Amino acid sequence: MTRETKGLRLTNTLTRAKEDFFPIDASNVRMYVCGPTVYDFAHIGNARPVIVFDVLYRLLRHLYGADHVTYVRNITDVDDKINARALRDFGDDIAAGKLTLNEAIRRVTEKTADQFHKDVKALGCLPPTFEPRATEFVLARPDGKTDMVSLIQSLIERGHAYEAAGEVLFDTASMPDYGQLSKRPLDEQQAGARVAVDTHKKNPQDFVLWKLSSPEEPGWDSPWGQEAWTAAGWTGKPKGRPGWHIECSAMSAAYLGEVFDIHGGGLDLIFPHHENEIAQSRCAHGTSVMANYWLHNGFLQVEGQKMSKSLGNFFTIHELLETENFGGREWSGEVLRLAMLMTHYREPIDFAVRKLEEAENTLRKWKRAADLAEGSAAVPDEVIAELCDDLSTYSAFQVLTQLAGEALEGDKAAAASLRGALEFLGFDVSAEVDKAAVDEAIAARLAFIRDKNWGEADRIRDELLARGVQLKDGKDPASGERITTWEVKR
Ligand SMILES: Nc1ncnc2c1ncn2[C@@H]1O[C@H](COP(=O)(O)OP(=O)(O)OP(=O)(O)O)[C@@H](O)[C@H]1O
Ligand SMILES: [Zn+2]
Repeated sequence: MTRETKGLRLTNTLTRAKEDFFPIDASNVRMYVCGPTVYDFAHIGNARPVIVFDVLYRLLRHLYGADHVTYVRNITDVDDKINARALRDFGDDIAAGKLTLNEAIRRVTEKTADQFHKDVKALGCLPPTFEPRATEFVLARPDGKTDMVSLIQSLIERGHAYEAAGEVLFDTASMPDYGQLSKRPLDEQQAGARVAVDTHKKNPQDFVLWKLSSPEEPGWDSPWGQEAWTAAGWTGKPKGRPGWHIECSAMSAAYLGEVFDIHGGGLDLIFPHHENEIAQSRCAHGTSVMANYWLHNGFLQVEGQKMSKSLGNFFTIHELLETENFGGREWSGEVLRLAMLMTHYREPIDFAVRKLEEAENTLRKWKRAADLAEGSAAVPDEVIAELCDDLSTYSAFQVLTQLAGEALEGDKAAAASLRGALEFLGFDVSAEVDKAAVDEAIAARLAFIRDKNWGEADRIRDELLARGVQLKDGKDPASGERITTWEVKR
């Protein structure tokens, strides 16, 4: 086997070291990133892994060729939090027999997934190659792709899982190097097992692969738990649903094979989620690794604390882009993207309005400089070199700032390189519209119209048109007041 490096170095959580990246197969570099649980709008903390791994995806495509990288990011659409949300939002309809719980769940997950797609598009992220949904990988599939029930079956057959009280549990004692990723000593794992020490577990750190559903809960035909089902007084065949971790083991194997290159997610996923994914995948397939490189992004924090749904200290991506809830104004997706990437992905970010303002000013300057280009050049090697050093986005941005300086002094080649770099990094160089400035101009124009100063009003309209912004005048149907909307025309 030839081990060819393209200069990419990544910090690997498995070894806690920065390592040269060698793909298993340079003609198909494979990466899996844990995606959102779709019961609520994504907050800007959730946006961080999406943006960070989008940069890595773009870099891998640059190094190995766009057709030689497979990026899988799943959607978790089976979870008890989703069930709870469906009951909260559609409880009356379910009680009235208008919707089944499963239909209500589908409404919740589809609406949330649609919003997530809109959000990440606004953040300048490329869609992953595959975006599988967990519910489609529970039972054996006609196309033979790996599914959760078959994986659990293999784990039982290989002596790594056992059935108890209607559940199937992973037997952590059956894996001598369980805990290899998080490197938590065993006694700490036990103390950290927040779940009340369930008597049916052989060891407190054993985790659920499959659990019984009640007849009302969402569930699939279950190969396990008949006894517990009948004991609960329910008739017929048992129904069950997967635990959280098994879905990623199934979907990664389905698209990337038993061993693949990169697995990513936020720091909070190291334990227990990724540890347990590794245990399941390695023990089911009999392999010594699941993925060779494990990458974890640091937290986006508010006043020193992780932004999280449970703490309630969060702003959704949607809120930031479409409302004035954060800092009293709307922000563009690419300003958020840049603000996020100004900090190295492994470091914490303390999120504040000031960060967004700084990003906005920088982006404005870069774009003004890039506008001087007569075309677009390839992304400069210096930018790639910085990104190859464990995704040093901040250093890459210093190269962009230097190019911008040169471009503003009349260097056309620098302007073209800058434009190429911005395009590569996912910033939209073609449509620079400062929303706040447009709104201000429209308000000024309406004031001129009220004063019947048609000349000034037309001047503003033409000026905006020259910047690619076309105004449309109309009347508000309710109040009859004059309103102006706008769109970008190029
Ligand atoms: N504050 C944060 N900063 C960076 N990444 C985060 C942050 N919060 C969540 N993530 C990452 O976002 C992804 C999706 O997270 P997930 O759907 O598990 O919900 P969550 O937002 O972490 O839940 P909660 O906020 O209640 O802790 C994961 O990769 C996770 O590591
Ligand atoms: Zn996962």
